[in-house]
Amino acid sequence: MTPLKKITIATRESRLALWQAHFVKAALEHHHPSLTVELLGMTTRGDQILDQSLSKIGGKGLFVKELETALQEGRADLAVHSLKDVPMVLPEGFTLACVMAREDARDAFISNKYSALNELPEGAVVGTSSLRRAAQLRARFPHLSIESLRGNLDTRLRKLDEGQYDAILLAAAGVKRLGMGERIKALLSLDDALPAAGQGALGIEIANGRDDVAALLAPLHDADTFVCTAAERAVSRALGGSCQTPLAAHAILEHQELYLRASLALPDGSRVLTAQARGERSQPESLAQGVVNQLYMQGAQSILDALLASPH
Ligand SMILES: NCc1[nH]cc(CCC(=O)O)c1CC(=O)O
Repeated sequence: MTPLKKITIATRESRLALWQAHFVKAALEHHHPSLTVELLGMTTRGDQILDQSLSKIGGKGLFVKELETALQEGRADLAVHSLKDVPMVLPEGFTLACVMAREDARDAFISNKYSALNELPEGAVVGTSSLRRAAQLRARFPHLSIESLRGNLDTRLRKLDEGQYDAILLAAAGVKRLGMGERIKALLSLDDALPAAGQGALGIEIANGRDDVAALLAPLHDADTFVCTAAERAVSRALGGSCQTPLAAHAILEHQELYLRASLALPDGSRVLTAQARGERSQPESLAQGVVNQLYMQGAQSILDALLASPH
């Protein structure tokens, strides 16, 4: 295998995606000083369609398909994604070759008027893009009015600043990466908002068989983040998780033991199931299966059936 001299990163063109691609470029150049790394910016269907909720227009795959085509056609060697946006089952021919160390996995509370969720008065309007955040919030803070909020990070913050919302919720990781961490008024506790599977981590996808690229990515891989997100993604996979499923899964390592929590809810917050378990770090999948079994024992199937019956 001749070592590569130049590689190309496929990336979406939102400010966050470009930041993440440049971050990977810098890490690759740091570990491989003689390597040339180029970026190939692409617009995906998910970036183009902004007036409909993501869950309606087809979900996570929308943000990655164009990048995968570039990998397949050899126009790029790797694609950088927010792991949260990567489908639980990759299409045939692609592999998640590397998961980088996770940023803060929590959701952030952002407001120009209030400093925490529990300060919001009756009827306050909270914007969020995710069914998961909406469901958990409706269950815990029924007096708030949870409304949909889409667009990239800058658009969402602009909508807040224009006064359309009293507060918005965003993944802390994205806000911090874009250097806007000072806009975060509070981080939501894991009890108020358990994060989505993979939230805060970057995943790097390659085409199968590109062992030359995988070898270059090895020093960027973080084994701890990988086992945690493997457990989270296994929960989501087992429950058929997509962005149409208000599903949260979050794992941490405590003394080299995995601690996994998950929650599945109805979008209106009228039912929220939660489960948790601890287990060996070498067995993220079986730990996830145990948590999924607990959710099924609490009636997960009826929630999944209800979600299928009423597309939102
Ligand atoms: N769904 C969009 C998305 N994908 C990744 C992030 C943030 C960064 C991350 O979680 O790694 C966001 C924005 C958000 O949810 O607020």
